[in-house]
Amino acid sequence: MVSKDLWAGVGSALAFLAGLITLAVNQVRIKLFINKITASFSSTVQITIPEYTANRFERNELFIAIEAYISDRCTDRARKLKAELGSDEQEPHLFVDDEQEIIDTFKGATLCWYAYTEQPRSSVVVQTPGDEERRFYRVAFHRSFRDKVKHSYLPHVLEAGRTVIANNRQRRLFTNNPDGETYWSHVAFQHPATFDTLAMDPMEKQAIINDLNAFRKGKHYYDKVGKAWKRGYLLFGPPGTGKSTMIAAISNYLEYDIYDLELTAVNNNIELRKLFIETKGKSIIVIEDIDCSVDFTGKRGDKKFGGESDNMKKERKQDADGTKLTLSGMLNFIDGLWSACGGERIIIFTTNHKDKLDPALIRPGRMDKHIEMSYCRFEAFKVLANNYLDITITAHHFFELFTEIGKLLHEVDMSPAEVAGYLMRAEEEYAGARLKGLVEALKTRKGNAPMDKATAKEEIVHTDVGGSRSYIKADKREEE
Ligand SMILES: Nc1ncnc2c1ncn2[C@@H]1O[C@H](COP(=O)(O)OP(=O)(O)OP(=O)(O)O)[C@@H](O)[C@H]1O
Ligand SMILES: [Mg+2]
Repeated sequence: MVSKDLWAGVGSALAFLAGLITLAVNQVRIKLFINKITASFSSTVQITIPEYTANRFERNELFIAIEAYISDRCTDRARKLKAELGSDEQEPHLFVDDEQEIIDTFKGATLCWYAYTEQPRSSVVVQTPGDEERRFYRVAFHRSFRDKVKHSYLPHVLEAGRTVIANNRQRRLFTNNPDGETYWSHVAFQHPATFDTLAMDPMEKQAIINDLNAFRKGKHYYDKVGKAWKRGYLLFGPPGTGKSTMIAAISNYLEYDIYDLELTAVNNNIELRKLFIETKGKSIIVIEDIDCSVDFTGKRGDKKFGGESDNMKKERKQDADGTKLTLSGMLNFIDGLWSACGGERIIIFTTNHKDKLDPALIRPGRMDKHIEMSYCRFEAFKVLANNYLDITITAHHFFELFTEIGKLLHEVDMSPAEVAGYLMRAEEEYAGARLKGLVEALKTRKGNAPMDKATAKEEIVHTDVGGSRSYIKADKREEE
């Protein structure tokens, strides 16, 4: 009797347990069902952008661009901000802080952004990937904008963010380290030279600017013709004519970093290749005074006539050994397969003696444009006078001096650096005195020959501004 009651008790307990389990399962089902229903009725879509890519080693470029985009566009509207010293280390730079909601609008869509941080799961400091603090951006929007956000808004944020980064970026001047652990070290690049302050023939200058513009926008073109996106310039001319200044002006114009490659610190072709691989896109690789750096000047002999020269044989052996920096290693650097890595690069060689260089080094395709930086003529002088003395040719009281200088500069070779030296002479306080000092120096160089008045009366100085010729009568004021 007792055992019958016992069994009945166990039976009802089991039935009760089964009931509980069924209820729990049903509740989970109901919960899932409710979630499903809510999801299908919810009008909000969220996209989360983690700071690091899935492999946890690289920062997510989209995240970086969003950060720049939001701090550029939305900082004024945010109430929770954080500050850091900017790239110029002068001004504090403001960022939108975590958990601060930011509303953005785009073609009729309203988007709500916020950043948040996930703390590590364990409280112990661990270096294992995945267990450190993790940052995210999240954007929420109405589901009807799903396609617009994916196909237009996010690409727009990416592009705008990249532009902000490029504009805020402190450009850098890299130099290669002899036997250093790192290949390149860098400093902030802050050279004031621009195309406006560069003294040279205006037409030539405009041609260079046009060439740079075409290059910068040329990705599609380079892809289409199957060429690596790079361009080579050879700057040649006597000392002090502005070759290095031109490089600074190009860098400032394009906002590219500069890699100043010191070839004498490169031991062999392998090192050269490694240095090259370490450079980034949107940069200018410069080799100054290429004729002095390494012996690339020896003519290699013509393959067509008489086969390989001794030089070429020797070089081939050194190439095979990888023991030396050779011309062919250099050519490989400029237009070999490696040169295509990264893209958007300008390679600039400078030299005082173009004729001494091996033609192979500077043939079209390698050095696409040869730019001659020459002695200071009148056009260049006008830019220098404006730079250093703030005076233009329209300043009446300097008209005669300008005319005389224009005439002399046609006959005498003086580098812009030297002319600039006279225009900034500290011992002369006034612009007129400095200009007179320049006239004297030019006359001395001409051989102390005083200007023949009769010739001066007839002399006409030609200036070529933007293609329209203007003539200035040397003795205009005398005639009046
Ligand atoms: N064309 C120019 N326009 C403006 N300034 C110039 C120009 N050429 C020279 N200068 C002035 O002269 C200085 C020396 O010029 P720069 O170093 O550019 O000459 P360079 O051609 O590179 O000479 P080098 O062959 O000796 O390297 C510059 O700091 C600049 O102030
Ligand atoms: Mg120089």
